[in-house]
Amino acid sequence: MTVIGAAPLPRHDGAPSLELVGFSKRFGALAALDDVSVKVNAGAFHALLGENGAGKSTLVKCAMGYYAADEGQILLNGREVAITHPRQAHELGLGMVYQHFTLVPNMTVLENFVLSRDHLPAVIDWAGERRRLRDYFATTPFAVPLDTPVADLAAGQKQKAEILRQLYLKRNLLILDEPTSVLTPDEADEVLSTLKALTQARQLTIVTITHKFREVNAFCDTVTVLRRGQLVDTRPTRDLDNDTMAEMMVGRRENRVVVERETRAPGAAVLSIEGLSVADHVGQLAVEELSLEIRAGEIVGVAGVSGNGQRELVETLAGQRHAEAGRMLVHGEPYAATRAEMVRHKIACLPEEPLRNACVADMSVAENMALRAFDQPPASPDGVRLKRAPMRDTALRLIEAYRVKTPGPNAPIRALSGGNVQRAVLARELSSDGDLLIVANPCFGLDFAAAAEIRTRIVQARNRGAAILLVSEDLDEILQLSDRIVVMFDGKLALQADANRADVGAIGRAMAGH
Ligand SMILES: Nc1ncnc2c1ncn2[C@@H]1O[C@H](COP(=O)(O)OP(=O)(O)OP(=O)(O)O)[C@@H](O)[C@H]1O
Repeated sequence: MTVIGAAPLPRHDGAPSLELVGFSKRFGALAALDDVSVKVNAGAFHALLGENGAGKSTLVKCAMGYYAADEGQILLNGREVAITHPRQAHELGLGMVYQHFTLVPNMTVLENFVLSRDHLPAVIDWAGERRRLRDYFATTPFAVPLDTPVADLAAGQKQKAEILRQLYLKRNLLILDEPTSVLTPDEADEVLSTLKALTQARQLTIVTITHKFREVNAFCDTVTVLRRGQLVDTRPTRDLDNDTMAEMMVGRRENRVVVERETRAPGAAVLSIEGLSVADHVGQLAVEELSLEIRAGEIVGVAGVSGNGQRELVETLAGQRHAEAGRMLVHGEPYAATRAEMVRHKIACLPEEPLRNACVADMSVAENMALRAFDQPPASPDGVRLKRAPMRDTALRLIEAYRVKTPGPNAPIRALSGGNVQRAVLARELSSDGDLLIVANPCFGLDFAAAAEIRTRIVQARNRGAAILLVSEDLDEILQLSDRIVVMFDGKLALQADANRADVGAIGRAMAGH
């Protein structure tokens, strides 16, 4: 029997340098990486930028041993190392933090930390582990409650716990994949400034994948830009301004799409929500007696920190969850969010995490793009037989129009990068000329050019008279697009305002529950 009571706590050996030399990786015909070399200095806070599908995730997954590169050499502190499995990367001190949380929600922080070690003893001395972790947290820049189930932590605390776990596991080179996408700007700044201090103290080296220029300017000292699988350049941040970074990412093409909202009075109510109450996955009320009306030709933005009932609201409108009380009406008729009703009323929906909630991951891009209309012409002239050729033609048209980067219409949709899955689903949903559009975080994980494009399409849909419910954690997006703004806090509407007269301070306070 092994008891690890006396095991020493992890210790940091200082920030290493990392050099990736000549990395190439193909997926079938697609060169996801083509001879990419990047040098990350010891103690750097190094940003990796690029449009969706540029190869950022592929590069770091090769470095971490999740993917086998076709070619490429890794130097750690100037010495060549072999990393063919994540466990080898971990043993060398490399760790990864993702945009989506990886801690097990129904286990406590303590259980998550201890059980995530690569090597575990047969019997665990939990009391000793708790004591040592508590002492360890006394030395770390932030702490999280040890005995709380991760599911009960706020998003900012969860991300802190993810980072602390990496430090606890003795990782001294962290790769962050869009680490702040689920955090409020204040939470993001808190986490990033702490990490910055650790890099400056030479305890950590950080590579961060991000789409946020603000964070690059505030925290990163070096920037590497990838474009279509190739290295554009690595430069000090102080030598770059936003326009230069943008141009390095997308090349010299016109990339700013101007959003023009036509002045128009909203029409009749398309969606009416009356006294809606919805329970969450553990049966607690996540939406409480919520009433809201959305009229033709208006965008109603639902602002709020995630976890205040937005997800449950969207799931109910999309037919993925039942309401406990209240009712929904579309064009004045009771609406139960069945697929038939969605087709009849021309309702389009982009839920959160589209790969999970709006796609069949193993089906092809073309099949996924046809999911709404596979039993209607032209995909099925008689509603029974499926015709492949029209489905493929539609997919090719949408792939081109929405610039979805995919090896082809027949590739399984799960093989696409996150941003490209988002584009594929948006292409399907926005191309249907719907009367009602329900979108949740439509630009989550998209680069700025793609985000501008999608926002323009949402405004175009509004201009032609669609009613749009826009749920977003990005307050700038809400302010830019909405005609009316509501704030959701704790399942209720905490504030309703006309966008022209919106007081951003009041919105911020309502989001924080004040
Ligand atoms: N497992 C895979 N199988 C096939 N193609 C893949 C796979 N993983 C990535 N690709 C393709 O490789 C290219 C690069 O993808 P990658 O995920 O590295 O991009 P990214 O820069 O991280 O994009 P995003 O910002 O959207 O996350 C994309 O065109 C993607 O479709």
